[in-house]
Amino acid sequence: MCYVDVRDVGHRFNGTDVLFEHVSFRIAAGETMAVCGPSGCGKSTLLSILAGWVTPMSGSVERVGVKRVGWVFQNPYGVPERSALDHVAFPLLAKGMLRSAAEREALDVMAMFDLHEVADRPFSALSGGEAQRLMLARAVCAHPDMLLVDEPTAQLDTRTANGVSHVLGALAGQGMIVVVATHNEQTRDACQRVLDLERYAPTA
Ligand SMILES: Nc1ncnc2c1ncn2[C@@H]1O[C@H](COP(=O)(O)OP(=O)(O)OP(=O)(O)O)[C@@H](O)[C@H]1O
Repeated sequence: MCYVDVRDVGHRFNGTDVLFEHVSFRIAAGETMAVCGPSGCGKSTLLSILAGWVTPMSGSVERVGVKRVGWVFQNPYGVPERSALDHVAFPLLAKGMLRSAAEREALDVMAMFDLHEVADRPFSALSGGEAQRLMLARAVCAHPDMLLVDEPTAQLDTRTANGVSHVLGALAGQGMIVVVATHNEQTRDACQRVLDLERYAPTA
């Protein structure tokens, strides 16, 4: 069994006000959750706490069976002259997989995100939306137990955003924990659970 148990978590950074407090939930493998709320309310911070990169000021986070955490940042980054396929195959090559097998698996994952046609294109020639989906494909190729995604649909049109939301749901269906920080209503509606972080802001 793979789950994360968040109990009465609150956080503020040195020099900031308390962002949120008394956040409690449990999310298990197979579930998708959207973390919503206005800019600056602490969505990315909560994702960092789930990953274990930031220790919360109060409360506790228990990760059970979560060995690998995948993270997709808000802004895509890559090596400009390397191909899209190279970026996705990299985590598999780094694990020692043969190039032919790594590229086959990478192409399968790229197809899930509608990226197969840009596989040979250098990173610098991808559109913003393609680069964003490439980051998702690369994270998925590392087979994380928990996938944390910051604004996956910021640069996507409605149809593509719907496609990405659908794939995230399918990944959860394969046994991943998927948590998405988002402003996007459609992405939120595509998740099984919604955490509105604004409700956990301290009352003045
Ligand atoms: N390492 C840090 N040190 C100090 N303050 C930080 C740090 N990281 C984030 N903050 C501050 O904490 C607040 C919450 O930031 P966070 O990125 O979690 O918000 P967010 O809800 O994800 O915002 P957005 O929707 O704009 O991405 C912001 O005011 C930010 O400047």
